Amino acid sequence: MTDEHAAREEMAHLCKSLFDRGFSVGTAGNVSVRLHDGILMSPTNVRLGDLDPARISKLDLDGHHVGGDKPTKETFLHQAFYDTRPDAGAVVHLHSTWATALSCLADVDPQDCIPPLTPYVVMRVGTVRMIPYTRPGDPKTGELIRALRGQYAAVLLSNHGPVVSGKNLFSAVCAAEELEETARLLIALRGQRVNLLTSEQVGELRSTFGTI
Ligand SMILES: O=C(O)[C@@H](O)C(=O)COP(=O)(O)O
Ligand SMILES: [Zn+2]
Repeated sequence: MTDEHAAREEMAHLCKSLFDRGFSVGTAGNVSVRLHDGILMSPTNVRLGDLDPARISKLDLDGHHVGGDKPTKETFLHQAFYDTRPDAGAVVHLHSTWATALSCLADVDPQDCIPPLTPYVVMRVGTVRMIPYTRPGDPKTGELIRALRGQYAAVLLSNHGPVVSGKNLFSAVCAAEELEETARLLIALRGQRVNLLTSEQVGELRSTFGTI
């Protein structure tokens, strides 16, 4: 488990990096990190570029707010990932442009909304499920993620944006960036005949690099 002081510093640093590179604008998005005695979450209505390490919200193991500013309204969504994916050490939710565009398209396969276009998205993100639309902050979002029983490291919230988990914050951030770039490729390639990786090629990647 991550040391809390270091986790707060890293969270502020990586969230600023996401913000500075346009992966989050305004106060969109929220990020969390699992500790041995609870979860750190970005406060609600704060720009990811402006996180103060000392004011990052802390929830205890029962989900009670025990420190820092009022947490994101999406606490349920983050907790659902931690409860169903024991190896998850961090969760990143963004409104990054291309993944959010994909979440608004009518003809995306909800069972596999980021098909295997390149090896890296298979290795870093895995299969991505689309979650039906819910109001931001609705506890129902957590129930929908729990219903997936931890099978997916990443989901797209319909008409809203991506949520990506990782074994630590750095890998969750990298996976969120990879998902965004793949969504961009998918939209750039719409209307073109595309060669996806075959199931044999995906299987080779999974057996060589492991599943997400
Ligand atoms: O879309 C929303 O409203 C939230 O999912 C979000 O991205 C920002 O909400 P807070 O984390 O409560 O600021
Ligand atoms: Zn959101």
